[in-house]
Amino acid sequence: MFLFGKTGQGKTAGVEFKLDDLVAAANDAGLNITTVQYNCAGDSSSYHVLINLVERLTGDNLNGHPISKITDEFFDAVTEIGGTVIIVLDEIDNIGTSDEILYSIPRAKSNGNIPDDMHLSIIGISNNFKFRDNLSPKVKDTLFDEEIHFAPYDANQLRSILERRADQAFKESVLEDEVIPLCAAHAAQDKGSARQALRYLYKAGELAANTGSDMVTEHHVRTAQDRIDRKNIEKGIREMTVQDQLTLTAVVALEVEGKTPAKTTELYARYKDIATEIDANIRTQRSVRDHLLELDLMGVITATKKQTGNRGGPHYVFELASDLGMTLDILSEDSRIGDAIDVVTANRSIQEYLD
Ligand SMILES: Nc1ncnc2c1ncn2[C@@H]1O[C@H](COP(=O)(O)OP(=O)(O)OP(=O)(O)O)[C@@H](O)[C@H]1O
Repeated sequence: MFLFGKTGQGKTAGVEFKLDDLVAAANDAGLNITTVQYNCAGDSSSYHVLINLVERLTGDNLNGHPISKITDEFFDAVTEIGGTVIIVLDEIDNIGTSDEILYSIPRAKSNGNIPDDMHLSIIGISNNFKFRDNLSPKVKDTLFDEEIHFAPYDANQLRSILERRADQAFKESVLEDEVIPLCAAHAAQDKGSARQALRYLYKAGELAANTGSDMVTEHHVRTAQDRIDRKNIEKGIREMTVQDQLTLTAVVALEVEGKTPAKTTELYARYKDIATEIDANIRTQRSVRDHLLELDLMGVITATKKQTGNRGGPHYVFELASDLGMTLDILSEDSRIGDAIDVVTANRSIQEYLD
């Protein structure tokens, strides 16, 4: 099974919750079931994942051995456990195109690597949609029996998540009535991420505590949101390639002029103007479209799929997801992009957009 969805949408939490249920039901039914949850964040290939899984299961570190030996050891360890074994590989996209593990595990029984009377299955979790597209055809064939997409949480769902968490985290009656709805609404408008909503609430509580306030107020939430949003955008933009930044600048330009949501062709035209203006390399429209989809994944812009009439099939329209003033301000910190921003804003002060 494969779970896809943007960050903070409960993929990991959902799998843990459902596996606990499954294990309890299996125990009631007298079935032997074992789950192994592993996060691939630090692994860049199937090889590394397998080494770490073997170490987790047997205590032996086989680093340096050939992959065939490590794979054998892995299947031996799984066979030792017996029954039904479910391996959860979180953030599996880190292995990139080194995806053999996603083929060898589901095929273990038909390839005779594990006994017939046991079951071995895999749950992959990823927030990178491109990863799926780039998997080798034999992996796609083997793995995608079941694919679940996690949609962003809406404000009501986030509110309910926050209320349950706040009951545990805060003393009674220290939250003003508006605090949770505000955190939920703001996170829903942005990425629909539970992690983000929880961060707002946590930060608001921290600000209240640090300033000696008895209550967490709307003001604390707004300050928390501003600080967290700014930090997120700053981090995102700093980590972007110049081409990503230029693509974002094109979105910002059309946003300033009130011309968003905009199609790829419209954004590409503007991108070319901006790249020419600051003497940067000009990429193809297809590459810019990839950058746009990447920016959507980062949550800085929003891509919406539209169905067009008889010609051309579906296409995307894009608009800025992050705060316009804040984005302009941060983009301007880079001197080269800053020059482009001056053109975009026709040299008007960014302060105007910040208000
Ligand atoms: N339905 C929910 N109820 C309670 N808490 C939730 C729920 N969904 C998510 N959370 C909380 O939100 C945070 C993020 O959730 P989780 O790690 O499961 O997201 P994810 O989709 O796996 O994200 P990522 O792709 O970034 O790993 C966690 O603290 C989790 O406990």
